[in-house]
Amino acid sequence: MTDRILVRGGRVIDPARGVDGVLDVLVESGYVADIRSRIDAAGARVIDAAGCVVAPGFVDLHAHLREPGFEQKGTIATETEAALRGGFTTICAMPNTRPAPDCGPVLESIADRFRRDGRVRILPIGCITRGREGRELAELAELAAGGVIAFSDDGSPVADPRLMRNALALAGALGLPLSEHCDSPEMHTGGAMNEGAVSERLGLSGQPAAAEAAAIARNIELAAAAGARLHIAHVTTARGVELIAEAKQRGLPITCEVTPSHLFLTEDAVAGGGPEPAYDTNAKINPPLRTEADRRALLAALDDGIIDAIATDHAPHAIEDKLLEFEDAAFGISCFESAASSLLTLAARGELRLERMVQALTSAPAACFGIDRRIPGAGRLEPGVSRDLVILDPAAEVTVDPARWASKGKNTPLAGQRLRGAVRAVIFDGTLAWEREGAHV
Ligand SMILES: NC(=O)N[C@@H](CC(=O)O)C(=O)O
Ligand SMILES: [Zn+2]
Ligand SMILES: [Zn+2]
Repeated sequence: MTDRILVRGGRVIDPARGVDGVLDVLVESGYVADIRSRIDAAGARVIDAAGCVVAPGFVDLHAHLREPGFEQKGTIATETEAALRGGFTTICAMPNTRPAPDCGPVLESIADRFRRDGRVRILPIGCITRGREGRELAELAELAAGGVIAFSDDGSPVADPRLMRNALALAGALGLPLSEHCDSPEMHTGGAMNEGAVSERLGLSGQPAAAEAAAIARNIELAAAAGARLHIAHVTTARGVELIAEAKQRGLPITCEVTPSHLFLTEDAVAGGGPEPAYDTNAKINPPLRTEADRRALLAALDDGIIDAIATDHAPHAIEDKLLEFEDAAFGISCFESAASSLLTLAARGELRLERMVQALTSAPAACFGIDRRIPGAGRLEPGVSRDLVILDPAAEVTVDPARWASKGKNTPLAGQRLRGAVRAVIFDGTLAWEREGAHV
C-alpha cells in the first residue's frame, strides 16, 4: 500500500528544473505525481508545509556505513536509518569496510546486504587499489560491471603517482569518476589536527594545509594527463579551492565536495568553547577542521559553484574509539542527523543561500557522479519519475542530542548545541518514511 500525500503550501525548491515558489506537491502511487500552485486531492493525507521548504531527497556522495567489518561503529540498517532522518534518500557508500569491495564477488555480497538492510538507496563505491593498500589496482572493470558508481580508497590517499595515473586512466576508460582523499601524509608531523596556532597551543601534532594542496595539485595534473574525471573528496583549505578553481577554468572535468562539518566548524572546536583546552576528540576528523579563513573560503567557493556539492563524510565511531588521548583517537564525525540543521543554521546567519544549499545537496551531487542516470528522478522533483522529497523547517529551534540518534556513532562536537532549522519530514519511495518529533535533532 502506498501513501497519497498532499504537501501543501511549502516553498518548493527544485534547482534541477529551476523551480522556486510556493506550490502544492501531490505524492501518489509511489511517485511525486503533481506540482502546482493549488492541488485538490480529496482523501489525501495533508501536510501543511507553510513556512517550510520542500526539496528533492538529498543525495550524499560520501558516507561510511561500516558494515561489513566494523559493526560496533555502525551497521547498514542503523546508518541508513540515520541517513533517512537526515533527509538523505540516495547515498554513496565508501569502501573502507572489511572486506573492502575490491573485486566483483565482495562487491556482490555487500550489494546484497545493501538491498536487504538499506532504509534508503545505496550506491556502492569500489576500491581503487586491492585491499585499499595502495600497491596494485583493484579489479576496476569487474567493479564497474558490478555497478559501482565511482572508485575511491577514501581514508587512504593513493600515494604512488604512477598507480594513481593508471587508476585515473582506467576509471576514465570505464566512464566512472574517481573520488580521491587528497592528502600528503609524509608532510604531517603526526597529523592529529590542523597545523597552526591552535595545534601549537594545545601541543598537538599537525597536518599542514600544504599537504592537502600539494595532493590536489598532483591529482589535477594526473587527471588532466589521463583525460579522466576526478572528484576531490572533502576539500578543506583555501589553497585547495584556488587550485580547483584554476583547473575548472582550464575546462578540466574536475568536481569537488565539502562537508557540513568543515563549513560549520573550525579548528577551535578541538579546543572546546571554554577557557581550558578541551581536546574534544569528537572534533577530530580527517582532513582536519581548519581556520576561520579556510571556512570562509569554502563558503565563498560553494556560493560561486567552484565547490559543486555538499557531502556528509558521515563517519560513525564507537565510544571507545573516541575515549582516548587526542593523538590516539579515531578520525571522523557522525553527522547524518545533524547535517541539515548545521547547514540551515548557516543559512539563518546569512552565510549560505538556501537555494544553493538545496542545489548542493540534490542536483549538483547527482550530476557529479551521474546518479540521475542510475536512479531516475534522483536529486530532482520530476512528476511521475521522482520518488523522494524532504520537508525542511528553517525556523525550528533544535538541540543536538546524539543519544537519540539512529546512528550508532554518537561522535559529534555539536552535542548540546542549539541550531536553527531542521528536517521536518521525509518521503522516501513515495511513502511518508519519517517525521521529526520534539525540539531536538
Ligand atoms: N573523515 C574521517 O575522519 N574518517 C573517515 C575516513 C575519511 O573520510 O577519510 C572514516 O572512515 O572514519
Ligand atoms: Zn577521506
Ligand atoms: Zn570519508
